[in-house]
Amino acid sequence: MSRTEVVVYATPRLLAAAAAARLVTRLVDLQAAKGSASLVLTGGGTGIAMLEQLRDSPARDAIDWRRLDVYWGDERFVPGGDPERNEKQAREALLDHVPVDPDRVHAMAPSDGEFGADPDAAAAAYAAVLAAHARPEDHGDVPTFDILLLGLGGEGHTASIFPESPSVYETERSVVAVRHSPKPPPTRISLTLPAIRQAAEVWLAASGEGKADAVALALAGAGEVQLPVAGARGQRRTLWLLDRAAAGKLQRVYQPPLA
Ligand SMILES: O=C(O)[C@H](O)[C@@H](O)[C@H](O)[C@H](O)COP(=O)(O)O
Repeated sequence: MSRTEVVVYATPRLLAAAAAARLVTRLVDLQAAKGSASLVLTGGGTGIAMLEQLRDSPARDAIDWRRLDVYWGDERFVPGGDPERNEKQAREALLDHVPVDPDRVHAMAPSDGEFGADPDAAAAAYAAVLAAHARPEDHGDVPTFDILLLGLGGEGHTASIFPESPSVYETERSVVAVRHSPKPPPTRISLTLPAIRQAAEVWLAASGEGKADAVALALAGAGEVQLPVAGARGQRRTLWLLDRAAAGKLQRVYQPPLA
C-alpha cells in the first residue's frame, strides 16, 4: 500500500538542502540494506538545485557512489553539448564531482548521438536499457527504481508528460518521444506514467506560488490526463517536498518549519 507524505519548507533553498539531506540518508540506508541503490534524476531548476545541494553536502560521500545506478525521468532531445540537456546540467551539478561508475549512469540519447535526430529510436533504445536492467522480481520491463525524482509544471506536467498530450495516454511503452512540448525545447524523451509508477518511491519537489494550484489539485485527487503529476505515484511512497509558496493552496495545514 502506497503512502503519500507532504513536507513543507519555508524557502526554496531550504527545500533543496533538506531534499538533498533526505537523499543522503535514504540512499545510504538502501545501500546498507541491499548493497546498491537506484536514483532517477529530473530536469528543471528545482531538481538541479537538489543535486547542487547534494554536491555541497558534508555527508555526501556517505553514499557509495560506485554502487549507485543513475537514470533520467526525461531528457530534452538536443545535442549532447547543449546546456539545455538534463544530463549536462546533472553532471555539472553533481555527477562530475562524485566517483560514480560510468557504466551505471544511464543517460538518454542526445539528438546528435547514435540515433541521430530520431527521438522515437532514442526512446525505444532507452526502453531497452530499462528492460535490460529489470530483474525478475520487478515483474516487467522497468526496474523498480528506489527513488524517482520529479518536478512539476504549473499546469501539472511532470517529467515531459503534459496535460492531454499523447504521452499521458500511453499504457504500453515505458519511454516515449514527446513532440511540440509546451515547455521548450519542443522535442523530448520521457518515461511514461506506468514507468514512473514502477518506482518504489516517487519524490515530487516544487517551489513557488506558480505550482500551488497543480499541487493542491493533485493532492485533492485530480485526474492524470488533465494533471499528469497526479498520476506520479510510487509503489510504496509518494513524497511531496514543497516550499511554503507551492503549498499555499493546500486545504490541510502542513506546518512549515519556522524559517
Ligand atoms: O526537463 C524538464 O523540464 C523537467 O523534467 C520538467 O518536468 C521540470 O522538472 C518541471 O518543468 C519543473 O521545472 P522547474 O523546477 O524549473 O520549475
